Amino acid sequence: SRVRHFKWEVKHEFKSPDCYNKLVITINGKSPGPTILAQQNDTVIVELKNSLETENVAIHWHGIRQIGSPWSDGTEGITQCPILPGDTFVYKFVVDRPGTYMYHAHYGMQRTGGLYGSIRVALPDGESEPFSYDYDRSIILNDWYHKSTFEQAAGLSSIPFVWVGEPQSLLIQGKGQFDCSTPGIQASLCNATNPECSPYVLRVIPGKTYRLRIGSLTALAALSFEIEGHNMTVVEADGHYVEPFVVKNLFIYSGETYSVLIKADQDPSRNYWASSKVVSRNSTTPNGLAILNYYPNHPKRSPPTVPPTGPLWNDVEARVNQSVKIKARQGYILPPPQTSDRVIVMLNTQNTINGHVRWSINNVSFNFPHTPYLIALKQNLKHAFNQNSLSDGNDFANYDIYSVANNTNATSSDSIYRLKFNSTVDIILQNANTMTKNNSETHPWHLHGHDFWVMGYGTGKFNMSTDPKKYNLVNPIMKNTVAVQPYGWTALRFRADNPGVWAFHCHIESHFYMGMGLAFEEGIDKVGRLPSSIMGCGETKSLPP
Ligand SMILES: O=C1O[C@H]([C@@H](O)CO)C(O)=C1O
Repeated sequence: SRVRHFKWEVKHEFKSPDCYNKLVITINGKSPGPTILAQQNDTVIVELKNSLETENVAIHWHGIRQIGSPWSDGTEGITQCPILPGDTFVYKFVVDRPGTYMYHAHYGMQRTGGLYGSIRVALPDGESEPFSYDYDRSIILNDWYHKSTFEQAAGLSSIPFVWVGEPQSLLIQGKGQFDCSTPGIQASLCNATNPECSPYVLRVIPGKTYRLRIGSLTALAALSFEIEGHNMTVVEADGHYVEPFVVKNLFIYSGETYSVLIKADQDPSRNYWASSKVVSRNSTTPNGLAILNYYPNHPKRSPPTVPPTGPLWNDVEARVNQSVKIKARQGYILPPPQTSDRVIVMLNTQNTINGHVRWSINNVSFNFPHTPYLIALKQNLKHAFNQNSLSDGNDFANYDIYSVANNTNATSSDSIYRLKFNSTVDIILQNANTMTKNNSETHPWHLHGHDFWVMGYGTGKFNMSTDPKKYNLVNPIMKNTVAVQPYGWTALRFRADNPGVWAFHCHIESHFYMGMGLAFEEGIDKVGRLPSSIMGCGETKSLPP
């Protein structure tokens, strides 16, 4: 194994990813930032200089478990103090498993500003994947807003509440095409011929097979991705091999990654559209477009066809069908523990708390602490956060998930869950109606520091006595992000075997900002000496040097 050393500078720059000029957060001048290429068991070192002038930053390595390095998880408020403007912070971690991962900002709503990129971990030399392909490519799907992250965040925490709304465009590997002739758009800020917003081109050689690694880091949208005339064989999800299955369009939620195999076996005399479309919300955002370019056709030549329109936005069944097809690949199955030690039901609701619109779990909306939990717990700073434990949600059975509830007893708190080290924990994500009548939304939940087994999905209210009997105990896929569908439930299981403090949250940027998340502590006594570089905020300022 090797050490992969990166030097990054994070900055604000004016860019036009979708033809509309706005401030973008770049790494070494780029958004998406540089791809991290490494091999299993390599050590990645990222020396990050914050040149944002007046703004803090932190970067999360999404899907990397950070075994033995919980202080490198990059979650501001949970594992570290933010990196101040002008400071350089060193992230150091081992990429212990091959697969497709991502990185992105984890401070405020900064991810939405463009600070993100791909991590690709290859097998060690001499080992091979259980499928074959000629070329390997990575793309990240995103949605894009023209308002600054500050305006969005301020609106979400204002009275009256100002919702971020639907994104202005969809990006494929950092490129989208907003319609500059939209009424009210200042001509000097939008240029349809700017090369920064020409569609992303995926060039293929006829007859070859491509492994396309697709990640989603949308702020809001769940997506369907497809390539005109080409089926995709799904072979990997969140770094785990999948029993291969074929799709025409891939549903992908924010925080997920997939590898698909695509064979360039269509008429080679033309190009084809690739497109992303918002599903799960009745969105006004136009589809994102990219070009699958058959060499040697000109990469900018528009395909002669109308781009695919994509599936219906509200076909929940089609999405669940894909989710349940995802099983661990034979020969690579790590079976889950057959029983669990603790079941936590997490009822997801939307509430108002002191006039603010918030999201809550079991009636508690997450408030970020001023002292990161990892430091507070390790250094025994008992006053740094509310020491009461969060609830295991056993009383959810009395809650009507189909009605607009006022949830008058909802509160905000920075309490956490403390898990017994090495115990097996089941989480039941239970969805419910929002504050809008007949509305329940899709939420992609992401767990830091672990992969979990996806035990099952269901519609309606989870039944404690009958539903666990339907769990897949044989070959459930392991993932780090999973969706809970409208009015549905999703059950997952994990081993609390990674010493540290780990965030678990909805990956919709505004939802996490509005309190839809929490933290787990496990094995804090086994965490090694904390680097002083993660300190400097809240009560850590009073620690002896
Ligand atoms: O958090 C959200 O708020 C709005 C809406 O529920 C209230 O305006 C919406 O669609 C969300 O996902």
